[in-house]
Amino acid sequence: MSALRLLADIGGTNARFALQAPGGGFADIEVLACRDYDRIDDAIAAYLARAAARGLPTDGIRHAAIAIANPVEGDVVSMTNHHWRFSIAGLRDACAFTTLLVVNDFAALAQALPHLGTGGRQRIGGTDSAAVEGRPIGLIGPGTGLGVSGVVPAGGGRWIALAGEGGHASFAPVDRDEMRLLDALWEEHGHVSAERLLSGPGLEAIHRVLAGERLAAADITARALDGSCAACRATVDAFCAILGSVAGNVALTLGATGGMYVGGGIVPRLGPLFHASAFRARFEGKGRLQAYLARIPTWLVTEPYPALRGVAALLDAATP
Ligand SMILES: Nc1ncnc2c1ncn2[C@@H]1O[C@H](COP(=O)(O)OP(=O)(O)OP(=O)(O)O)[C@@H](O)[C@H]1O
Repeated sequence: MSALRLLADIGGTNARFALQAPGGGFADIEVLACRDYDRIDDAIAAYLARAAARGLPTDGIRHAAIAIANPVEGDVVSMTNHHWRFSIAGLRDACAFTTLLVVNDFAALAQALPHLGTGGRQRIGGTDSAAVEGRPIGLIGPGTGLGVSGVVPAGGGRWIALAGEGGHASFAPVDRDEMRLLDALWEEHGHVSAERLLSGPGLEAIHRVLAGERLAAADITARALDGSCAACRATVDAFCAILGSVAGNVALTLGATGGMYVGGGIVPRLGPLFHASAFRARFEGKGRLQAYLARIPTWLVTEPYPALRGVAALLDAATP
């Protein structure tokens, strides 16, 4: 029987795995590409086999927790941005776990936020001291999709994470260029959610509309960063500005005076372009509520595996 616990954070592109001794640090973090596996069971088995080959005692793991990028309601989990679909009870039995916790990835990430020290985040605007203790904290994160969540205080130092699907709320343009974006995406999708712009595919869609060119998200960012493509820079600037507006909407909706975090895999890859962007100005740019938002600090999550920390905390609470 292994004392280790299996933790996973599964997005539409990457599946991050770790093993953890109860109350201890993470061992053997590994990132697998979801597309390399037909089923989630296969990815888990591959990770555990590799960990065992590295000498970790993976036989008889009893407790596991998975954060995953889709709504988790009931027993059947069907990923929005990838084809994996599974029954939680079926997976638990197939892997012979006693406990298998499956939660929304952004709810798991949100759970980690109140515990992120200054080493796990970088401030983008406002002041740290303006964050009001014991008030809701918001979260937005573009990756394969757009995660939106937050935590609300539950008393006694406990926090309740929100498992919403705010990335699918409708996109609202704020100027004529963004009207053009909306117009073009309407043609493609009918309903245009914020995620249609604030995600890897969203970055590519913005570039397609603004520059009339099909380019992969990573190439757009690389060319914007090295200064070789003005249109790529304009795409990244538009992306960051829209992210600021949508983050401001989330902060207003939650009353997130405890602060607002930006997570997900894309923004850390934008480096100095994000810091130089209109993100913060657009976060605050809400007319009569400008002064309210100006007081709310915005932070970029820099801790490398925050959702694993959150899911470990949830597993602590769920297991004896
Ligand atoms: N350098 C880059 N610049 C911008 N976008 C990038 C870059 N590299 C990868 N991406 C995009 O980032 C997305 C993957 O994001 P992330 O690393 O957060 O994965 P994920 O956790 O699987 O996503 P999610 O949890 O949202 O489903 C892909 O859409 C990819 O196109």
